[in-house]
Amino acid sequence: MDYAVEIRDLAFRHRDGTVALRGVTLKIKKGSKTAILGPNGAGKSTLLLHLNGIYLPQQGTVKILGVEVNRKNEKRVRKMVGLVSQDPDDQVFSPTVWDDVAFGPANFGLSQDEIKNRVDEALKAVRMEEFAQRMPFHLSYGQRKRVAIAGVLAVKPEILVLDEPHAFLDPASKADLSGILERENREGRTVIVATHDVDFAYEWADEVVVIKDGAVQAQGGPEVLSREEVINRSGLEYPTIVRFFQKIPEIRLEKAPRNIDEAAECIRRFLKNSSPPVH
Ligand SMILES: Nc1ncnc2c1ncn2[C@@H]1O[C@H](COP(=O)(O)OP(=O)(O)OP(=O)(O)O)[C@@H](O)[C@H]1O
Repeated sequence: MDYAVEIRDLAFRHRDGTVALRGVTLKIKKGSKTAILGPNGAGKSTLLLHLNGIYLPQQGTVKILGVEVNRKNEKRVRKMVGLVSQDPDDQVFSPTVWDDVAFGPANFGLSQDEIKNRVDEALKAVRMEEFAQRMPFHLSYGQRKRVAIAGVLAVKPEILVLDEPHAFLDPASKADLSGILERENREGRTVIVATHDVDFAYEWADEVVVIKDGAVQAQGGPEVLSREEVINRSGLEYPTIVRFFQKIPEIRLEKAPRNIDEAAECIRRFLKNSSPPVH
């Protein structure tokens, strides 16, 4: 099995003494769609900042596609892992949107033509092409968030890591983002998303990691989010579809539906089997 990320016994204390991670051991499969969930302050952002070497391990190890994250490998790791921070203002700082998205590709020494292609493509993906010459400072928060996502897409990293990408996006932009993540994954990229959106995680992810108090509470397929002990222990809530079917136990599910189309199909089958025969 090839792993995009291998973390062993990772512990991290912030400068003010706050312990954010305590002995995290975790493997994320190459090519997977992984959702990381957990309550506020669980350690999700601190963990993600270790994946591209913004934080270096104080204890334990982090490996990206077999390469250990340390000072010596920093540049290599940054090229492999594109991180979209929770706050776009950590990332968006150039005089124009276009320059901002071009920053990553230019930094990796691509030709002017290639940079232009990548920037145009990435701005189109997040529907910000009309804003190319605007100052990021004058954009709305959600628009800056889309620019930050474009900046990482333009680098075409092997692993995409997004911290709370849905926050502050309008419904259309959320749908666009789901499409982008799907496409990036289809093109072979590992996609890792930290989110509070259990419905998104349940429907989208093929791997779910639940963390709380700086430690991994559970990892597995999305069905992890329908397990009572995981939900109770981690302070999460069940996905809406799970809650819905919990209320109608008479519908016996062979396979848990992951989205509304599958849910509708379960109900249709149930109605068909339970309706009286027509004479
Ligand atoms: N720069 C920092 N300095 C000090 N403490 C920090 C810093 N960043 C985070 N922390 C603390 O580390 C712990 C983990 O925070 P982190 O931001 O990683 O959690 P999170 O799971 O991403 O939370 P949220 O869902 O609220 O974004 C929290 O107790 C937080 O207060």
